[in-house]
Amino acid sequence: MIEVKNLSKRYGDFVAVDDVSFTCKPGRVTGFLGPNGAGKSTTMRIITGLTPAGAGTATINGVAYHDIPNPSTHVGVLLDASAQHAGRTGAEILRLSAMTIGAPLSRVDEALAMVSLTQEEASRRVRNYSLGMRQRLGIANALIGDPQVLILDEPANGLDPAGIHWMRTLLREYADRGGAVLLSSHLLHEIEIIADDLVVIGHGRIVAQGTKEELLAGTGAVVRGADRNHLGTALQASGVAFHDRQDGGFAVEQTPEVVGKIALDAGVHLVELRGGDGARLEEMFLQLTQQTQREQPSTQGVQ
Ligand SMILES: Nc1ncnc2c1ncn2[C@@H]1O[C@H](COP(=O)(O)OP(=O)(O)OP(=O)(O)O)[C@@H](O)[C@H]1O
Repeated sequence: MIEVKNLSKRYGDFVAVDDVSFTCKPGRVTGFLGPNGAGKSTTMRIITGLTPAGAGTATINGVAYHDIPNPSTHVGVLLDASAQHAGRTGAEILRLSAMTIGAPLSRVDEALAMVSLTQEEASRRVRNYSLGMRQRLGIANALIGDPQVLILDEPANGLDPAGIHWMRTLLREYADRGGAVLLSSHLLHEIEIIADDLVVIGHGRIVAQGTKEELLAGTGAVVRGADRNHLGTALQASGVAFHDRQDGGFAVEQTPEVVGKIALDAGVHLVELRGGDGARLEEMFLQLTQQTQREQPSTQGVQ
């Protein structure tokens, strides 16, 4: 389990991480989400002992990273998939890691199999790897010490949709075996697919955290009736706040239970009733992203 408590970090006058607290639990994949420059990498670097904290603490199973003996057997870390010796083969990199941490060399083939890199690919030099292959090698390297905790900075970067699906399966199985995973991303949809819990950061501060369901559901329900007008009249009569959706349904500021009861009482035939679609999280995330955007796309020269 990773525990971050009241973590802060300044660079001169600039506050990169501002009183950040969260936990990343065993059996769960925690997505650390925020736009570019939000403070994700800095937080991860503090957790892994690469950057000293200005204030606060970060521990892994109750111990600060630099106090963990042979840390790679407890925590697997991938912060930059390109930070590998380009002239070495993938297999060489994994063998060196295994030897350094005292893991059996049999772990090399196991780790390669876990990330679906073939022996032929592992025998190529890293300079000839695609970004997706580097990410897989980086994850294999993180897994080689058979750690209970994984910390991955933007691991889905460079992966195609099939690669993202593969990573989701890998991390899901890892968490189901009791592992704790912290992974960062600046893409809401990417992390939505993979994570169980979400920690959202903007300008160095946590702006939302909770389970994915809690955050994506927001409040409200989406409902569609066989007869649109009949449903609209029933909602109006009940006094709940709602608005039209483009698909012919309604977004209602009430729980699906309450909306279902309104429809039942009015004898409305429903064809769809579900929790809200996370529009609030998306809106909040877009706002954060816009605030941190340095350049707006220019339309100059476009006819
Ligand atoms: N060594 C440093 N010196 C000065 N400023 C720094 C340093 N490291 C990070 N920062 C600043 O701290 C802020 C947070 O950076 P960080 O890399 O943690 O963001 P991030 O959320 O990981 O972004 P990205 O998604 O782009 O990787 C940025 O404004 C960055 O410029």
